[in-house]
Amino acid sequence: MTEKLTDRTALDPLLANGWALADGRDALQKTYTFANFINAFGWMTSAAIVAEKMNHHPEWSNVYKTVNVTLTTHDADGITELDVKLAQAMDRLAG
Ligand SMILES: C[C@H](O)[C@H](O)[C@H]1CNC2=NC(N)=NC(=O)C2=N1
Repeated sequence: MTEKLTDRTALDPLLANGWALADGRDALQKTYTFANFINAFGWMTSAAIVAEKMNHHPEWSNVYKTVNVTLTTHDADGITELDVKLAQAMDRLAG
């Protein structure tokens, strides 16, 4: 089973790129804003394919052109390398 991240410096590049630590739980959060709804949903579709391939799924909500994302590993009850990897992939897809 993937273990909770011990070397938290691995989060630094993400924290410098719009991610933040959630309040009250060990999770990463980011709000993405796209040009319009279709771009937001298209990004969600691409990210969903990556998540499914990783078998690691986001907690996310979409309102019009905004997507709020929370990443944590439920099996580990905290942030693991899977969350870092998915966050990096999401940022790559967002351009
Ligand atoms: C059975 C299935 O493999 C597990 O529930 C996977 C699915 N996707 C997951 N996604 C996330 N974010 N955390 C998990 O612990 C997790 N576990």
